[in-house]
Order: sequence, then structure tokens, then C-alpha cells
Amino acid sequence: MADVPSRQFYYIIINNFAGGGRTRRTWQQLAPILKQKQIHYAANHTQAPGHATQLAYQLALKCQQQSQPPILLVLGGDGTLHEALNGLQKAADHRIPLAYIPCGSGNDFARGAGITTNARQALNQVLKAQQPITLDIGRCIDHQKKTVTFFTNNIGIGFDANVVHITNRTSTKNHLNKYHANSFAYLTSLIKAFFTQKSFPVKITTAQQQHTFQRGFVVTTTNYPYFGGGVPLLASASVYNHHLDLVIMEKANAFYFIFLFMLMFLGQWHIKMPLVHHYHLKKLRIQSPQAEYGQADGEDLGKRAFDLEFNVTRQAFWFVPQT
Ligand SMILES: Nc1ncnc2c1ncn2[C@@H]1O[C@H](COP(=O)(O)OP(=O)(O)OP(=O)(O)O)[C@@H](O)[C@H]1O
Repeated sequence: MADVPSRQFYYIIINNFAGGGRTRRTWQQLAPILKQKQIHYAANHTQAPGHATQLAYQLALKCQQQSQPPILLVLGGDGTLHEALNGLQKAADHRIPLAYIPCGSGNDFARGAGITTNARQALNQVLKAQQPITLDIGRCIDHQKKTVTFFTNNIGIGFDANVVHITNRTSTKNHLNKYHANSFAYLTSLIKAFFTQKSFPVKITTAQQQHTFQRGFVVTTTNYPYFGGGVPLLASASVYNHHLDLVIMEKANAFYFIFLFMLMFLGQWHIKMPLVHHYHLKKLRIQSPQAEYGQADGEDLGKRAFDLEFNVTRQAFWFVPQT
């Protein structure tokens, strides 16, 4: 039976630079399929960092009164999805569902959300959807900068952010796939980050208690199981439980740190180990007075003091998750 043309309209944001050019190739592969299936769409290529946020925000404002708003389909990596999400969330009460074809380097969101990294199949997951699904996203108030950031995956201070910073600074980043084809460069970033990242004091405030850790090293608030391109930070983190998870690892020697990383891949043994602390909650505040690197969904937040307040909110997505 021939495909029935969809009445749904897709506003598409494409970051040709994501995945070291993989997104551009993916779009060349998918555009003819959309035409053949007579899907209604408008394609928009990002012109610079931050452009996806601007495009998504303008779309959300424009469609606020529409009874059947378009679907915002993002082609790129976690960073492009992060930008688009922030554009939508900036417009209060928007009703636009987010769809996503992962073609970045790390694709942590896709890994945890049940979206395949096979572009044709991921497109099918989008086109097969009949209604939106609502997933948790993190909301973070930055008291230093007086801004609000939304995240699908995680926000980290310390080691993981240092890895992001070093990797982004690497001149090859835009030409090579940073986690796979260029896995040697990624490994180099990990080693360099380990030896350059000093321990730092961090204060955690929850509804019940306050804790200060003098030797913070990894301080990551996650909505999702993965960070750093497939490292299972916390397998039990979920976008369905309306909670965030905070994982703190204190500074340890290299052997112990490698041991903890190995445990991560075996399940959640690492959170039972000395020097590792886990919180599962709806709200928390993290204060890190010393200048450290920060990252949000793999995007570099720079090196500075942080005073961040977290809670959970929701975003409509448009895809059929793989089971
Ligand atoms: N036209 C552009 N020129 C240069 N950079 C761009 C452009 N459009 C977007 N960007 C930036 O590209 C960066 C990388 O995008 P993205 O994170 O999606 O891909 P990735 O890093 O390859 O994948 P992942 O985050 O999954 O590892 C983002 O920081 C985004 O701001």
C-alpha cells in the first residue's frame, strides 16, 4: 500500500557541522525520503552556534495560537538538541513537540531515549508517531549569570566539563568524529583532563540537608543514564521518574578512578564505593565557589564559579521509542 501523505508539518533544524559533517550527509540521505513520502516540511540550516535556539524560539512564538502546531525536528548532536530545547522552553507555554535524528558525535540523548543512530530508522520512529510523549527535562537556574538553562542529559562541573572543554578546543573537532573516528584524541582529552583537573570544594543543598565536599572532582546532575558519549554515569537515571540524580566523585588516584569507570560499565557498583556519593531528588542547589569548567549537554559553559539551582520540568517529544 502506498504511503498516505502526512498532514503534519515538520519544521526542521539542521546543524551541518554536528558529528564532524555527519549531519550534512544524513540530511542529503533523508531529504529525498521526505519528498517521496510527501511530508510537509521547511528545512533550516544553522548559521552559527546559538542559531538553533533562536530559530526554535521564533517558531514557538509564531505558533503559540495554532491549534495544530508543527513538530520541530532536529538533525544534529546533543548540543543542537540542547539549543533547540532551550529556544522552545524560552517561549512560555509553547506546545511544540521535539523530534530528533541523532547525527552528532556522542548522541547520549538518543542512547538513553530509545532512538536508533541509524538515520533512516530514526526518521521512521518520528514518522510513525501518532501523538507526543512527555519526558522529563532538567531546569537549571544559574544564580551567578541570572539565566535559566534546560537540559535533556546533564549539567556537570569539574572533570566531565574539563573533557568537553579540552575536546572542543581541539582543532580537529570539526573535522573528525570526536568519540569514534577520533577516539584517540578523545582518550587524550580524558587523560589530560584527569591530570589537569584539581579537586574543588562544592556545597550541596537539598530540602533536607546541606553537605560540603572539599575534594569534588566529578559533580554531575543528570536526567539521563549517559554522559561523555556513552559512559553510563548512572544506569537508573530516567526521563520518566520526575527526579534528577546527582553523582559526586571525589578526587582519587588514577588507578582508583579507572576502577570506578570500569564499575560504571558493569552497572551501578560505583555509587556504593567510597568517594562516590549519589542523590536522587526533585530539587537541589550546587555551589562551587572556585572557578571550574562547567558543561550542559556537552556544551562548554566556561570556567567560573557556579551557583546552580535544579528542578525537573517536562517537554513533549515526537517519536516512538525503541523497546
Ligand atoms: N553553522 C554553524 N557553524 C559552526 N558551529 C555551529 C553551527 N551551527 C551550530 N553550531 C555548533 O555546533 C556545535 C556542535 O553541535 P552538536 O553538539 O550538535 O554536535 P556534536 O558535538 O558533533 O555532537 P554531540 O553533542 O552529540 O557530541 C554546537 O555547539 C553548536 O552551537
